[in-house]
Amino acid sequence: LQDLKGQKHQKAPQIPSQFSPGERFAMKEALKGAIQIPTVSFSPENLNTTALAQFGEYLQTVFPTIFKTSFIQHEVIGEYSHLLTVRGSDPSLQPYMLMAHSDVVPAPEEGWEVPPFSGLERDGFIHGRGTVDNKNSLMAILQALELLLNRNYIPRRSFFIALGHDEEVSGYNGAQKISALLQARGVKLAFIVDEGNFILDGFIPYLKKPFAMIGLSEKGLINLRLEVNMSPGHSSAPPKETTIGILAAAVSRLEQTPMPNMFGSGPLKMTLQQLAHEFPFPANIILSNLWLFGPLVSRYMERNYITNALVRTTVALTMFNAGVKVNVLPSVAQAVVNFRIDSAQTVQEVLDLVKNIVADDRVQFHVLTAVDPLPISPSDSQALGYQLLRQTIQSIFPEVSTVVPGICIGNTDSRHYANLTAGLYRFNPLYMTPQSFRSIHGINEKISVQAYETQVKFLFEFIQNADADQEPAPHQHEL
Ligand SMILES: CC/C=C\C/C=C\C/C=C\C/C=C\C/C=C\C/C=C\CCC(=O)O
Ligand SMILES: N[C@@H](Cc1ccccc1)C(=O)O
Ligand SMILES: [Zn+2]
Ligand SMILES: [Zn+2]
Repeated sequence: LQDLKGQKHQKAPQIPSQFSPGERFAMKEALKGAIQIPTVSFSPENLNTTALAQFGEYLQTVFPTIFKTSFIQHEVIGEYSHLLTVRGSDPSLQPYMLMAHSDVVPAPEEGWEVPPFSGLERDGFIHGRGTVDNKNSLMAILQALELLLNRNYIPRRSFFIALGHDEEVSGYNGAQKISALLQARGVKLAFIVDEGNFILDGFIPYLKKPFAMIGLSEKGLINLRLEVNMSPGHSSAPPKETTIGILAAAVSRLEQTPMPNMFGSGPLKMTLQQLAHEFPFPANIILSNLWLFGPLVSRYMERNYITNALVRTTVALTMFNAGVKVNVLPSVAQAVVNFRIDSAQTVQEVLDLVKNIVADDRVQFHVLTAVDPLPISPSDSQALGYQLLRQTIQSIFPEVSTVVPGICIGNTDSRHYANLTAGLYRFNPLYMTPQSFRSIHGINEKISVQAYETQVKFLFEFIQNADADQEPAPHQHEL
């Protein structure tokens, strides 16, 4: 607390987030270069390690100031992940962490307007895998810091930058190792900001204005392998049912039987209540009185596949394998089902439901991955991370009328850091439309040059806001 006494500190960013034409050119070129390195994660065992190594080198060439600044420590963790420790001038302030990941999902060229690893600029957009998930964040964090350092900015509050390299396939070698290292060092964080939610535009028909949604939690996850075994044999005299038929029927039952609608619990209620006043009559009244209209709203949300994902555990059949030859009865059929668990359920509850739906002893289950839903981070007036995000959103995106808490339907590396802080926030300062949403892990992923510059601006201000005196004063913590 002492640091706040007798000293005059800034309340708002001191260095304006304005960049010269040369800086703006360099920042977009740096992003293009990052996209051109195909840092693809195929599976936990199969990453493009050559590209990941090259990516590490690349960062040091495009952000030279960061890597030669005396108060910034750089460590490589798990061979390809990076941890930067930026030592602030005021050790009494609890540090925070900014996160992003360098790996991307595969991108076969079919369907792309522009080759996915070209990083080409067309019509004001930079195209390619990773432009939204998540090299934009990674590059923007470092770019903002580089620009601040070039203006001789010295942070007051220490912070970490954690850049994972295997987020798309678990984060066990990147984020989890960084987390363990920081825990061993006794680090506790005020909050973390990672990828996840966005400024949402056009997702809700009645809402004309975009709103920012900060993810306070994320859904849980199960990757479940289903397997059926039988003796192989000649296809000319088949039994009544084969491994393929039994398994296909089982996964079809899973697909056809929705998990229970859990509307009414968790952050979704907060989202709707805080968004209610943005809606025209009568939706505003309906959303302000969920005690009465909850069932109506919950049924409405089921109708669209994105809002459906906010009200229940989802079931996605993602892999199916069987058969070796046209005339051989397959002895093994395997499928993988990917569940994203609603905040109000647990792994065990979902597995019990699954067994009841499949209801066939010939189907064996093998849990490949299981993660319970994450706790809900605070969003009250004392929640430093949430308030800093809100403040910076309002400054950089004045046209965004509302900032609301919400849930992240995907999983992020931030889940590995729950041991270091209760404040995990998932937010990308970027506009997202239903169409651009489909480009994530899909085709034609792209970011406008202007949106990327804005993301750099956002981080440039955010880092300074984290150093400003807070109003109202947040809780002070022991380091
Ligand atoms: C009324 C309810 C409020 C809003 C409804 C509209 C849509 C909001 C829901 C989801 C869209 C936003 C987030 C994108 C989801 C997934 C990406 C998250 C993590 C990515 C992790 C990764 O793959 O690397
Ligand atoms: N982030 C990716 C990959 C992932 C899945 C599950 C756990 C961790 C990471 C997703 O949500 O699809
Ligand atoms: Zn992803
Ligand atoms: Zn991601």
